[in-house]
Amino acid sequence: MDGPIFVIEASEAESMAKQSGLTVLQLLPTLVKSAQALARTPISNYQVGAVGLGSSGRIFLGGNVEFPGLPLYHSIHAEQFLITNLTLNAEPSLKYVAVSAAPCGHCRQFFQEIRHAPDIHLLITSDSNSNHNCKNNLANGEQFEPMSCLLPHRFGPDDLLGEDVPLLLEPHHNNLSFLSDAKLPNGVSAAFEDLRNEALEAANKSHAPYTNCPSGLALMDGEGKVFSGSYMESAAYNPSMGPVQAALVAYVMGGRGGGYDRIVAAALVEKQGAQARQEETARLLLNEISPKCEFKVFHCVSSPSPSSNNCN
Ligand SMILES: O=c1ccn([C@H]2C[C@H](O)[C@@H](CO)O2)c(=O)[nH]1
Ligand SMILES: [Zn+2]
Repeated sequence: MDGPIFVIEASEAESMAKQSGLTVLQLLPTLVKSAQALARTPISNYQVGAVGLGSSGRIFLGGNVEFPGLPLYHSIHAEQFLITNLTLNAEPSLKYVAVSAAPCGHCRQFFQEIRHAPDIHLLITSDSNSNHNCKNNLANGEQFEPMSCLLPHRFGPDDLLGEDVPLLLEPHHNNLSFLSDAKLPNGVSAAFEDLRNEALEAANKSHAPYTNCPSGLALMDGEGKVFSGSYMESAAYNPSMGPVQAALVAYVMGGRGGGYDRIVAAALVEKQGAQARQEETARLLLNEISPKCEFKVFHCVSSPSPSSNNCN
């Protein structure tokens, strides 16, 4: 296989564990260094690696990503990278996480968007000497602790949403379409047709239950390869993950280590006049990392349906 590995199939995880005389759970902390090696940290040179085990048995890896020349809030934390990796691969749930350093407050909060987040178990590999009260001694000897210990008395989706609203990792169908379904606006090249459709698809999977302003972004590299990502909101608003960041996770995972200057075009789809609008912050980030990238914004509307809400 070429390029770094971000997803390990369940059968592969089983055989890797067997070969090392470990359980799949014990394998997770042994992969943290590989996850750290995926980080792109030109500012801090501090590499964080996060490794997650989903209910499918697949293992997912993520590292932190930093963007010089921009405000720090554009950064992607390793844990957010990991969660984005899960969403891009349609993993239904996250059970265990091994991470190189203690997850920051924002990451603990971002994990809350996953149903049953308090039951996700974490192991901090730099933490072997610490003595937490609520570590569970698992049968296999590894020590994972539940998220409810890392973030007691949480603020989360339950505070704002009904139980029937889909959470992160659950299927989302936002019912968005373009205003005039047919043609691209005048002056927009045909290459953007595919790109805006990919961005619409990503917007339809976006997790934006707090503003009802979903969005999606698709990037294209010089070879015509497309990478898309969906905006993901947090109940606490600030640790939300922008659509460019999500698409950049897809690019880092599929782009074989390529620089961002290989990104030649980007399409953002969001609602016109949205209360949570991505256009300007997306432009800022793209302009800095790939100044020649052609960036276009396409507006969409919620198709009228009894359940659709209006944020226009
Ligand atoms: O929970 C955390 C805390 C920090 N970092 C990253 C962000 C930044 O790139 C670097 C220094 O804070 O470590 C993470 O990935 N996860
Ligand atoms: Zn963090």
